[in-house]
Amino acid sequence: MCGLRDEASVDLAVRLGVDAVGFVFADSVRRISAEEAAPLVRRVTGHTVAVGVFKGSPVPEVIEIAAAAGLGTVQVHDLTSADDVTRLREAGLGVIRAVVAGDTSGDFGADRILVDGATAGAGVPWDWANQRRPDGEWILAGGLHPGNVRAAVDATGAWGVDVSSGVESSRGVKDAALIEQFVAAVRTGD
Ligand SMILES: O=C(O)c1ccccc1N[C@@H]1O[C@H](COP(=O)(O)O)[C@@H](O)[C@H]1O
Repeated sequence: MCGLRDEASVDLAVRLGVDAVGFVFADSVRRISAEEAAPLVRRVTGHTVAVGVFKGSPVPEVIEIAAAAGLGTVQVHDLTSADDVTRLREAGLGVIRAVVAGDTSGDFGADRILVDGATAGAGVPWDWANQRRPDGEWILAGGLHPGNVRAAVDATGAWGVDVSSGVESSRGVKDAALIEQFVAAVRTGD
């Protein structure tokens, strides 16, 4: 569940037991500062993991922001080498490598790979059924919403899913009912 910026949405996601909540530090309507994120990150408890989402930040900046916000895991959309992943790991961070659908360069040694559409956070689906997909446990993202997520998982066999736009009432504004519907849809058939 990505792009959270308010206490109520964080608390709801944690209560629902989602695996991860994402805080966006990339150029986005959902962007927050490390100072704004830190108190939200402290509300993330139990099984749920807080993830910092980055695009356009050099590795040292990712490490600095993650430390300032109190994050132990980062999702990075523009890692260019396995060396980048090594540097993040050496800083003690879990790493999710986000790639655009069709990219076959692999995970670079990251903990997980996330496959997204061409424009991250735009709410636009990619051709899940026909594009080449990674082997192993991977995360599907891009244009998911309560009405399509179950079919997308069934069509792709994705291990996990990530959503931002599809649980918003307007751009950047999370909607509690949509969050609940999304989680329920994912769990249908589990
Ligand atoms: O959510 C954003 O604004 C964002 C900005 C920059 C990089 C990643 C971002 N979010 C990630 O984008 C995908 C898909 O989002 P959507 O559901 O299609 O809106 C997801 O992995 C988010 O974590």
